[in-house]
Amino acid sequence: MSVHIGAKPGDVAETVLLPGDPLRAKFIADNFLEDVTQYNEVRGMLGFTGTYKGKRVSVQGSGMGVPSIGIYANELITEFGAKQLIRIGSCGSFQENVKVRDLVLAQTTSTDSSLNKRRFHGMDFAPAGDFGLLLSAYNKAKELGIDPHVGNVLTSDEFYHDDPDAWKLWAKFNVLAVEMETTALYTLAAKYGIKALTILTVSDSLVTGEALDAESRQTTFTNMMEVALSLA
Ligand SMILES: O=P(O)(O)O[C@H]1O[C@H](CO)[C@@H](O)[C@H]1O
Ligand SMILES: O=c1cc[nH]c(=O)[nH]1
Repeated sequence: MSVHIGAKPGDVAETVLLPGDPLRAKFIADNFLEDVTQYNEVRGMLGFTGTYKGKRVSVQGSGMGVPSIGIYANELITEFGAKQLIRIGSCGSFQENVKVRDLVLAQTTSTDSSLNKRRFHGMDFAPAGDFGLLLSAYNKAKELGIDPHVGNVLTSDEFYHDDPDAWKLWAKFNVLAVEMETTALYTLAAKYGIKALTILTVSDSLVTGEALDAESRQTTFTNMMEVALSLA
């Protein structure tokens, strides 16, 4: 058991899906996995391992924001031998053509988080998703009849900004959407030499003001779940 994950060695699969919401993890375990065991409930951050089409896969809530996913990614990699971390999250669209419920594959990230500025002594690191996972996710989405958006997403430290127009600068530079974890995930994947990809479903549009309710964010992003599970 690590500090935040109450599992034994071998309880966690090499491929781990990481939704921010632990109840989205439970939804996936209940609806997509077979032979499921729950290996974690420390801090209510539920973690499950089961099989999907015969392949072993885990689903672990990551919590919200860079510090939280940093804790789970570090422990999954260094204490439980995770080799592929696939974040499955919600996001807010910055672009008119990126609509609510669309799929976004995060090729790379921008950020307003200061963590990497500190880590790289004021210099810029460019966090990128694994190309093989990105290509497989893209092809799987196409097979399901989905046309995913692929590009740059913003990892932000803030959900509620003081300046309601702050997002427009990123939008002007073709950043597709905002979420709160991927910069940390891709940076840790690079540090430890493992593979990572973030797949997002648009839950909000900063362009139109649309927003899905909490229940929809928890249980209805099944296309994203299916694409992510196909990567196991
Ligand atoms: O739906 P999840 O995976 O939590 O992702 C997004 O939703 C949360 C904010 O509501 C942040 O964690 C953000 O990144
Ligand atoms: O607007 C949004 C929606 C989901 N996640 C975010 O971080 N922002």
